[in-house]
Amino acid sequence: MAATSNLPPGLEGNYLETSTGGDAAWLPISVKKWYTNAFIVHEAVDPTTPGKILLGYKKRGFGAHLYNGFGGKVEPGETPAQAAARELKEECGVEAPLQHCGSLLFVSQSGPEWAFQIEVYRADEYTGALIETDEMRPQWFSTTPASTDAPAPADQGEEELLPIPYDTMWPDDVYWIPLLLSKTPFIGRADFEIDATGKYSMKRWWFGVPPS
Ligand SMILES: Nc1nc2c([nH]c(=O)n2[C@H]2C[C@H](O)[C@@H](COP(=O)(O)OP(=O)(O)OP(=O)(O)O)O2)c(=O)[nH]1
Repeated sequence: MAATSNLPPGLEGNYLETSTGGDAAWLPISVKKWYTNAFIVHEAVDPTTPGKILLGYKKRGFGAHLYNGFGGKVEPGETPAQAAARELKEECGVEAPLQHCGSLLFVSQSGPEWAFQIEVYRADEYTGALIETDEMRPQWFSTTPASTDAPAPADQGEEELLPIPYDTMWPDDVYWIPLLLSKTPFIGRADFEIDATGKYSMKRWWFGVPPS
């Protein structure tokens, strides 16, 4: 990992670059709005009990038809941590000891006129019963890369989980979900262009972690 002095505008601190790409100029940021995104991750116990991550299939609204963590806007008077807990409960019915693990800044050309500041949380456990809501359909995915030789859970009489569906997630997620899984704090920025069909594609991105 390279030490960096080229943090994108809007990010601050001492971070080492983990991934970067695109050659568009960084878009200007006028206003930021705060959002949250929360994930439940069960660590692998052994080769027959692989790790898994809870995602939700977003049924409506912004990011519809993509899998994501659970989250939304930070409401006036709330801290991001309070908003993350509220959104998790509203969207899939559970409570969890969420820990802050990352901060992301997303800017889009010809989309919302504000930049999205997203505080990302993770918990190892949850309480309550998972439910499908009007907004999200929760589903567990395996955190074991599909290419390993680990025995499939189905062989052990367990529910077979699919790998994380990056093709049906926001295009930046593949750069920071692995950091979330390894409990490595992260920051990042991605700038998007939106085509006539409403599809977001990344024009420039940067992700980094604190020096170890
Ligand atoms: N993983 C990922 N999540 C993103 C990206 N961009 C982005 O807005 N999100 C998340 C942040 C929020 O969790 C969610 C957007 O919030 P939302 O529009 O669902 O907010 P909300 O629930 O308050 O909305 P609403 O009920 O008022 O319609 O999408 C991204 O690039 N990757």
